[in-house]
Amino acid sequence: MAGSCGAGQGTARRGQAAPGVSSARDGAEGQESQASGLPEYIKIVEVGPRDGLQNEKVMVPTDTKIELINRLSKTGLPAIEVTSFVSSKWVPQMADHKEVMRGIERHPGVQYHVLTPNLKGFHSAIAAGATEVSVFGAASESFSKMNINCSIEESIEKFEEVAKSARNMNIPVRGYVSCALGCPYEGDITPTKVAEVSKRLYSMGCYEISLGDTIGVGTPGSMKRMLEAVMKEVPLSALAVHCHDTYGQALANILTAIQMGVAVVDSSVAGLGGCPYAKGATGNVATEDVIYMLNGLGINTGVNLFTVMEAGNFICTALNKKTNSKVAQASFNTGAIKLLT
Ligand SMILES: CC(C)(COP(=O)([O-])OP(=O)([O-])OC[C@H]1O[C@@H](n2cnc3c(N)ncnc32)[C@H](O)[C@@H]1OP(=O)([O-])[O-])[C@@H](O)C(=O)NCCC(=O)NCCSC(=O)C[C@@](C)(O)CC(=O)[O-]
Repeated sequence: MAGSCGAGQGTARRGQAAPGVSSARDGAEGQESQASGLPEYIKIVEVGPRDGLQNEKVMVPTDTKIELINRLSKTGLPAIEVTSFVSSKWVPQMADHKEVMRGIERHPGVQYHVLTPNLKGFHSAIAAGATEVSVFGAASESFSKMNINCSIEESIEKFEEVAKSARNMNIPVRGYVSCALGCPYEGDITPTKVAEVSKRLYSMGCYEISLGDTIGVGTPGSMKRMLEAVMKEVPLSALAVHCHDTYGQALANILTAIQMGVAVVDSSVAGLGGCPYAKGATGNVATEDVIYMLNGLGINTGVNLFTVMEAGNFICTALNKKTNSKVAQASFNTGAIKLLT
């Protein structure tokens, strides 16, 4: 249920047996978290099939998207964002949302998320078989207007309609707050504004609030200040971070967030990504790099790094592009991949 599946959901899998965790030298399986005070389990929300692909200029064949999701489903990832039910005039790459949703194999224990900006998107998503949705707001008026063609206040009204319908259908709703560390149109965004929008999403029943550094300008300092403000309004257990790596700060920002107790991290296989309405923003932090860092910290994710790298290799080959994952680059280039298997 939107409201009741609540704050604990992000931590519900904490401590579970890790399906397919690699026997990597840094593997986290069976280890205590090495750095005291850090969460023992981090839930990774894989956003590659949606955030990673939405900005691709060339249409990615639907079968390729489905194959990517099916591969990711076998890695131990607990949540995969598969597509968005938005206007195909605004984001043509996601126009095949129904086919993707209907074509994927659902694996037990994996949550499949989709973006829905309004009731129209919500109803289409449910008709196509979605069992969990995400609304996506912003802490910047200009970005809200550019991204979903309405003010923050108007967006909240639309999200409330989605949350109400979702509640009646026992569909969990996740909420995004974009521009949490800066806006491509307005520059600095105050932590207070991020906290205010986060609180409204949480109050309407979003079980988790994902704080997006949409253009990757944040630093550990701004992440800390923003989280301190948001944590006054939303329980820590209901917070996630969603970092883009434009300025190379994503891993440092994620480490800061988990040191503060955040236990849910969004990332994208091969570091694919970018928002069509945030010019210049590069990809999300790579899932492979996040897992490598968390393995090194002795934190359990339940995800097999090697199989994520294989999925990354699959999609990069299909898109004819180089992976943005430093771990994948190093492993494939140097043959060090053997150390990870
Ligand atoms: C929200 C709208 C639809 C408003 O767009 P609008 O033009 O204001 O909508 P409208 O209500 O005036 O309707 C206009 C037309 O759109 C249709 N329409 C209306 N709603 C839908 C829908 N849900 N699905 C499909 N079609 C829809 C509607 O039926 C109508 O069709 P027409 O009569 O002209 O044929 C539009 O602005 C839009 O689709 N925006 C999507 C933008 C987007 O997907 N951005 C990327 C995701 S956000 C992101 O990447 C950030 C994030 C989440 O990753 C976190 C981070 O990094 O910060």
